[in-house]
Amino acid sequence: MVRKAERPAPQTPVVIAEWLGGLASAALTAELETWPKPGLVSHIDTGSHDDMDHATFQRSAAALRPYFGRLAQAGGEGADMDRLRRIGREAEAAMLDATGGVNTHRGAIFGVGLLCAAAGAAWAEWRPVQGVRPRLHAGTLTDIVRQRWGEAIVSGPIPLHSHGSGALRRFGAGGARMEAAAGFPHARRVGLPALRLGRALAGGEEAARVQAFFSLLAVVEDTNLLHRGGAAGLQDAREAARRFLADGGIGQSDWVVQAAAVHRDFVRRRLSPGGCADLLAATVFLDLVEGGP
Ligand SMILES: CC(C)(COP(=O)(O)OP(=O)(O)OC[C@H]1O[C@@H](n2cnc3c(N)ncnc32)[C@H](O)[C@@H]1O)[C@@H](O)C(=O)NCCC(=O)NCCS
Ligand SMILES: Nc1ncnc2c1ncn2[C@@H]1O[C@H](COP(=O)(O)OP(=O)(O)OP(=O)(O)O)[C@@H](O)[C@H]1O
Repeated sequence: MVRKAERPAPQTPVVIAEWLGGLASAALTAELETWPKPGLVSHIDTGSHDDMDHATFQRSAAALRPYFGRLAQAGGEGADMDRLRRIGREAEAAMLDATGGVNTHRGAIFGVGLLCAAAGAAWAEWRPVQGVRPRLHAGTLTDIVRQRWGEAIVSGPIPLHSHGSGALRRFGAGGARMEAAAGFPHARRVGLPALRLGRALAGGEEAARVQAFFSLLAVVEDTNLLHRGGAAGLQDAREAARRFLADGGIGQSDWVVQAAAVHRDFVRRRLSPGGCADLLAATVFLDLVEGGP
């Protein structure tokens, strides 16, 4: 078997962009195929949602792949935030086309899309040494997003009527924009270490993603939770995640039972931490880019 790190270097910007687009789409699929993820859609059930299921998300992830590739290529060409936004909006239109008008991946297009652009930018600056591609590091990508596009993200247009802008007005929550502008601190410093701890604790990839998901849920100010459950919904969700982690997370012999109980409670209350889902996808993308399994 050929290990990822030993694969021959993809050389042209188009091949690199296609490779990164594939990783981004795979990260969305890995996020989807993680259960229990409280309140969210997965291959097992539709959580707190009536208008989308596993197939809707699969169609969306497949349709987005070329747009992630285009974002990577644009990043490699030194694109500014206006150019990335235009591609991001085209991607949103393709998502709505693929899902019959359902918003499956709006936040993920934004977060994972910016990380793709950063990966393209990092790659464009590095030259292969003796035909071997250099490794991309998570911290390099998150720093590029913050340094190159952070200011434009903060000062850029804010939709008047989105759930996120409502959460900003009512609760002062920065949501997806602040997470990106700050260089994805939660994906990098919470999600990624938790994913790797999860691998050490249980070994299985899906279980490791559950550990990463609950670790994100315990700390992220998720504007989807604020939108559906208000401040109490956000606080209760964080507390449930903290209890699961304090009890040992996926290190517990009955962790699936415990995590499924939290999932059922979220579904009963119609809570849905979509921002944490997006940050799990961003975490998986960073891990894949670094050459994880
Ligand atoms: C910034 C975006 C996400 C819109 O944000 P807004 O909060 O106003 O809208 P909305 O509520 O519809 O979506 C927010 C989504 O972010 C995710 N989210 C919520 N909280 C968080 C958080 N703390 N951290 C990360 N993501 C979060 C959720 O999935 C949520 O659905 C984005 O859709 C946008 O502006 N797109 C325009 C195109 C663009 O700029 N693209 C950039 C290049 S890809
Ligand atoms: N696996 C997932 N399951 C459910 N939502 C996800 C998942 N992954 C990401 N999300 C995010 O959650 C968002 C959906 O959240 P939410 O249901 O609050 O928004 P909505 O459907 O636009 O509005 P409403 O709350 O009125 O139904 C999606 O846009 C997506 O970004």
